[in-house]
Amino acid sequence: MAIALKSASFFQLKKPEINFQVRVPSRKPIISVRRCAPMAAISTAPTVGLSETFTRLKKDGKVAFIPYITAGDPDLSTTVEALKVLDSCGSDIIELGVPYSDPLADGPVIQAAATRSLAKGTNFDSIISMLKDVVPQLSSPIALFTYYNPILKRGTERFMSTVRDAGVHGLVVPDVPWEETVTLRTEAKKNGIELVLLTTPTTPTNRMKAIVEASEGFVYLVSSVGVTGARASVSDKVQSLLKEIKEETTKPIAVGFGISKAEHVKQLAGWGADGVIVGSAMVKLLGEAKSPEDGLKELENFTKSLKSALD
Ligand SMILES: O=P(O)(O)OC[C@@H](O)[C@@H](O)c1c[nH]c2ccccc12
Repeated sequence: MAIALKSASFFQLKKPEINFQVRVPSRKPIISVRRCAPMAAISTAPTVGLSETFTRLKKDGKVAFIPYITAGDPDLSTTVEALKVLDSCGSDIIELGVPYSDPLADGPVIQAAATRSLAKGTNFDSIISMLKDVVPQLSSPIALFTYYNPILKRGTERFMSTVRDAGVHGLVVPDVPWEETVTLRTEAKKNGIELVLLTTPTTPTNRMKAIVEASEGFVYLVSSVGVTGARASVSDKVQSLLKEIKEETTKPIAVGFGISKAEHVKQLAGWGADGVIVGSAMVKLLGEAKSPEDGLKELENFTKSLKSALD
């Protein structure tokens, strides 16, 4: 069975590994790239959270565009610029991944991104300090994406208060065992963090109902079996899964895994998805470009093309 499905049905955890170096990555100045829209000065209106974002979009009959990138790939100063590009090019929520040494649910693209980022010395503390700088300049809320071990390593309470203080609104933890989501949810709620839970094509109906009931911000529907990675097409099964979940909840449902083309995005919007999540295709552009500037330019163009497919 695919890891992603195991993680969504909460497979056993490995022991936390101490694998973060302390080195602060060099902050090479990035030439600011031309962005989709003039960057507003530091936004005065407070950024709203995940569920409020979906409520606003729903009022306008819009579908949320949710990109994922790995923090620190190719380096943290490029991540700052990438967040600004994604934000100004119309992202509604941004998923930011904490690189981890054992990304069980990730395919080769995101695994390679995590390896590059960790090799550059990215760690949780440097990501948090980066977020404290950049979040006030963004209008889209950040959903931090992490495996469970970094949370265990820090202690749930300390982890949650740290991400709250960094201005993070949401949290996605794909491999948290179902039995431990209660503690995570309690601490998340205490800190005003929306804990997003995942359901998959093979999650048993009763478990899906419990996940949907407990998920905050939105429900993450994993579109297909297997690990993350761009696919040629989106499985038709997603249409019936969306229908089935919508019979259980009015919470927004965002679909991820494999989405990498404008037609995927259009198809999901047509099937009633409230949001689309695009990760590997974004990560590939950034991490495999000839230079950070080239990667940011490609990210901008790709984001604009997918976003326009939702308009
Ligand atoms: O990379 P894809 O196929 O576009 O899927 C989104 C995914 O990257 C992002 O949501 C994510 C990154 N790592 C994960 C691990 C499990 C579930 C989801 C994820």
